[in-house]
Amino acid sequence: MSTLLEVSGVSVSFDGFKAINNLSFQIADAELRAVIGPNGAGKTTFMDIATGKTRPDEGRVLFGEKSLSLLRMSEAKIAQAGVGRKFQRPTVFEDQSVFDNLLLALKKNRSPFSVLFYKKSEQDAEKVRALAAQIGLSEQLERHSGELSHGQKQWLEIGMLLAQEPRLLLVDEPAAGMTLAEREQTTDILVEAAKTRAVVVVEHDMEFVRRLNCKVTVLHEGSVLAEGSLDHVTSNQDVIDVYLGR
Ligand SMILES: Nc1ncnc2c1ncn2[C@@H]1O[C@H](COP(=O)(O)OP(=O)(O)OP(=O)(O)O)[C@@H](O)[C@H]1O
Repeated sequence: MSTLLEVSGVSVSFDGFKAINNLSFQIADAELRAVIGPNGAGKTTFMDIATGKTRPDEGRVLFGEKSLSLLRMSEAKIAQAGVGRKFQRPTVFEDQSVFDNLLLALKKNRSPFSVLFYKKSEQDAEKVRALAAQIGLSEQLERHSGELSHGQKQWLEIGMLLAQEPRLLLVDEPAAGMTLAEREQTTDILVEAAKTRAVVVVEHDMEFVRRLNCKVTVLHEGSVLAEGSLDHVTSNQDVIDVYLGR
């Protein structure tokens, strides 16, 4: 597997406080990675940096085989280059059907003319059905998105992001507020999605992380404290001390 995202020596301070401190780690192509760490460890700030929302004071963030510097790109350009982000709260168009939400999200030419003369093709409808199957919403395609359960809305939003065909998908606490059955289905969706792209999941729920069954990066005070399997990192004394607040 080749490297898709390379973060090296990244630091960022807010009012003199180093939220990210010489952070370095890599994500490979088609990899599922969990990022954990106590409150304030820098998980959200890392995602803000990778998506161009926050600019670090130093370091490099390189993406893809051409090693594009994400630090020189706008948020829109980074999204176009293939970095998608799922925030904690779902933001689907509640008045639109599941089908239309997915259709609107499909990656396509967004010039004013193409939008004006857009006609739904059978090919697009097929893509929407394939996405719906991927997120377990095939039976819900005609429903208004506002009628979906919290878990179903989260899956729909994941489907809308997948419709953009990102190479790297960043997902913030996908299991929050979900039932056990919904969490299990979310695991399946993320594991499947990570077969064809990199998926980075920030999550507090350790049971959920265990089910992802992937490499884990533990952040603490803006740096990597430990990395490896969940069993490996949770038996690390530094990690134990940090989680127990010692
Ligand atoms: N815009 C900002 N201005 C000032 N301080 C900030 C800003 N963004 C983050 N911080 C601080 O940087 C540190 C890292 O925050 P961050 O949100 O990245 O942590 P986190 O690991 O995502 O935490 P949580 O698990 O609680 O979401 C925290 O101490 C936070 O208060």
